[in-house]
Amino acid sequence: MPTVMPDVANQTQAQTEGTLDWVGMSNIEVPLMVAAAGASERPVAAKVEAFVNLKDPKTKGIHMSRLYLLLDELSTNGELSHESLKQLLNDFIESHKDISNQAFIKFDFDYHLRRKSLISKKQGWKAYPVSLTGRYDAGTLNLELSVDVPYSSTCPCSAALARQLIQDAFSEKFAGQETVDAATMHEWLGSTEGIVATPHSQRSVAEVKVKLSENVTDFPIVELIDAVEDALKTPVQAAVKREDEQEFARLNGQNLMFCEDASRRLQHKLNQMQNFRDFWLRVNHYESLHAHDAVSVTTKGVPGGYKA
Ligand SMILES: Nc1nc2c(ncn2[C@@H]2O[C@H](COP(=O)(O)OP(=O)(O)OP(=O)(O)O)[C@@H](O)[C@H]2O)c(=O)[nH]1
Repeated sequence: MPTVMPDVANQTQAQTEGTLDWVGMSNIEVPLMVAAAGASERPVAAKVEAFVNLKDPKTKGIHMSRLYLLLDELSTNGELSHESLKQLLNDFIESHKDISNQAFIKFDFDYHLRRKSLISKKQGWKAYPVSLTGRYDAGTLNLELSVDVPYSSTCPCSAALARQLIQDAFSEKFAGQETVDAATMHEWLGSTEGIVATPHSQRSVAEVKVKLSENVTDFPIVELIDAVEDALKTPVQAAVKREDEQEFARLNGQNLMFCEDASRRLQHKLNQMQNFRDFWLRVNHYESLHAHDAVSVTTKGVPGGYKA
């Protein structure tokens, strides 16, 4: 005879009664296929958080294995898509009839994209940290996508100060001359004596979170990353030959940015995009002038939506 095992979650009652907003598991390690708009399916190694609420104050606990096994089924026999994420949330609630009516899931993973060089058209991989979050709350489905995009920012103040030093060096070098010979000038401009100062730039990261509009049926991961990089103009590069590096220097020089400038560029871009009904963004400039960072945070400003 098989031994009957005690089932604490079902057979015992809560010592202290109370409803709970979320109960479940965090840091579940799962390989997954991800299906996103405009990209072929690709494998990712995800860390997952899976929750349901506990609406019955007397029930001892939720059934964690049921959430885990539903997620495992998606990992082994399915793919993570807009449709399957919605289904998973439904199944979480179905598997907890009578004790739960809300569900939450969050997938964190690196999403790899092939990126072209600026001029040479070489290609290389870039890994973007992505989070996909789904939540069924009082019958309403909320889907959220967030991505971190690294880029370079060159300080406009430093650029202006460097230009002034270059002008001063010019005045000193050619003092008292009415005209300067073009060839002499060309040579001087190509020397460190001429370009006597350079502005500082820094590795920067834009963290962008969006709420997906109801009409979206595929995850717009690539669209969001492209929009951020297009607005900032100086994304970190993958494969780089000298011609690419020179173009990167030109782009930095033509897109000087304080963190406020970067935030406003993104704000402007995201406000124009129909697929996102709300956004929150945080721009981090990991300063090379300071040991601290320059940061700017903003939202779309939807009533009841994201708060800074
Ligand atoms: N609810 C709950 N379960 C926990 C926790 N920590 C570990 N577990 C374990 O998660 C395991 C799975 O629970 P259930 O899903 O109820 O497992 P089960 O009774 O075999 O599955 P069902 O027959 O589907 O109910 C149990 O062995 C629990 O002890 C916790 O903090 N809360």
